[in-house]
Amino acid sequence: MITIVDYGMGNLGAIVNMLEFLGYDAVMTADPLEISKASKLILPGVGAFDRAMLNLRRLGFVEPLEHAAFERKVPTLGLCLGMHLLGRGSAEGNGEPGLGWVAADTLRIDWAAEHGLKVPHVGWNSVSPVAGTPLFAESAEKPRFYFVHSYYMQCDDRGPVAATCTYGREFCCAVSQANIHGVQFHPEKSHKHGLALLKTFAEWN
Ligand SMILES: NC(=O)CC[C@H](N)C(=O)O
Repeated sequence: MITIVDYGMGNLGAIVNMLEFLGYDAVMTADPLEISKASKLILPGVGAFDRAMLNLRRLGFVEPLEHAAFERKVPTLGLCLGMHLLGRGSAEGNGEPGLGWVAADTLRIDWAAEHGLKVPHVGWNSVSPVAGTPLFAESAEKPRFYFVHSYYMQCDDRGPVAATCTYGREFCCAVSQANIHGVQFHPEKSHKHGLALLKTFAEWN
């Protein structure tokens, strides 16, 4: 069973539909006990960083998430804003701390204009997985995913970086750190490559 954390922000229905299309059981929950007992967790996210973190804290989800992720070492996948929440904090917010699980800060895309590009980065783009990262199934072609974001996760070092994307310049678009993973793009909007990534995650033991 894959447990999708419902803190009021994210494409939860689309994620459940995609997982069920793949033949996996998925449940949305706003129950802290269900979160702490989960066997796999997805932290979705659409919207603003501070609101998301304030919701997680107000709902009492932080401790159950940490119990599942660090005591029970449950495979955990943050999606877009959900990945940002894994870091220390975000320039998008007013200083609300993130979960602090990954040594990274979320910064605004500030280089687009010099490349004649707009922010947010919206649309399909190819992704370059780091060799050996478990998130992406081996594939001859570069996987392509759908992005909608104005901020990106800047890791302190390349250790957690699991994939990069180029939008005027290269940026981190996925992180992997033990059982903790995050992707900047939206698998639930990314058709066959999104299906492949969620299948890889769902198959993890
Ligand atoms: N799709 C989103 O919610 C984007 C996450 C974050 N607000 C960003 O702009 O990067």
